[in-house]
Amino acid sequence: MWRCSSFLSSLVRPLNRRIHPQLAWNRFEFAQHFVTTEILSTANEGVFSKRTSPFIAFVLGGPGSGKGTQCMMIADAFKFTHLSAGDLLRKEMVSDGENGAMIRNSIKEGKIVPSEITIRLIQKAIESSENYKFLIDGFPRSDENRIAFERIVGVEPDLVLFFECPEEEMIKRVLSRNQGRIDDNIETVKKRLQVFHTLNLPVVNYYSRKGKVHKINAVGTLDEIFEKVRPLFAAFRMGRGIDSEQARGEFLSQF
Ligand SMILES: Nc1ncnc2c1ncn2[C@@H]1O[C@H](COP(=O)(O)OP(=O)(O)OP(=O)(O)O)[C@@H](O)[C@H]1O
Ligand SMILES: O=c1ccn([C@@H]2O[C@H](COP(=O)(O)O)[C@@H](O)[C@H]2O)c(=O)[nH]1
Ligand SMILES: [Mg+2]
Repeated sequence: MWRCSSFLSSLVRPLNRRIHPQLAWNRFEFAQHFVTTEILSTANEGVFSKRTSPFIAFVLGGPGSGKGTQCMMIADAFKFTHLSAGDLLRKEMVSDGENGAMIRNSIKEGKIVPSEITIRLIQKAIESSENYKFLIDGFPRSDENRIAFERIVGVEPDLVLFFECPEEEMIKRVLSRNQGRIDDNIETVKKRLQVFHTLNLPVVNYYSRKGKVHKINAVGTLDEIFEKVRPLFAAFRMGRGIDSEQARGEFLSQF
């Protein structure tokens, strides 16, 4: 399991990964970079201040664009651990913790929960996982979220998926989701769409400039969309043994 000595108190420099000068996405040398991530100084130790770091894909898109649905399919096909920031917050909301009421109110209003709360939940989930490949669904929601994640956790995503979907389609899907979510109503959806445009999209633009974003047209059947997603992950798998016992063993042996 992953261990973290002092989480919020430790300010961590982003890991200085050796990134091949090709397009970040087409890094078939993923596994190599995966095992050559440099060690941070002990003084800056944080959860990922290990000799290696996990493979992280951020999965972004507007409300109802299909992030969660596709993440489940990717996780199943490629053995990723799916961490939905929204699901983690909803669990925390009903857990009787001190932030429950605030989280409920933020979700109801379509507002973004303070970064340190969401990051703590994501980090805890990563730490308690034996896996080393994570889909982080619905996070970061703002540049502030992104910067806090990079500072606290100390890693950047290896890849960012962005599900692009017309607004009318997103609204239709959310309103027919029928899972009892307190934000699946037209008032909240309108607010969430506003937040999506003003705060979420700048994150996508930031990672686009870094060549990490893979935009997927999210209109179509689940299988049609998954067929557009599949090659991205298959490429990593075909690379230098992302899924080999050796790569996994080398990774886990660091802990
Ligand atoms: N390609 C699709 N076509 C039609 N319906 C879809 C498609 N993908 C997902 N859905 C449905 O749309 C609804 C929203 O999907 P999902 O929960 O995956 O979206 P999301 O991006 O995770 O949304 P949120 O940000 O609100 O959590 C669900 O009821 C899901 O079954
Ligand atoms: O990083 C995050 C993720 C989510 N939220 C809040 O939760 C709701 C629902 O999120 P979904 O990803 O759509 O399940 C979102 O509108 C925010 O209020 C957050 O604050 N930070
Ligand atoms: Mg979702």
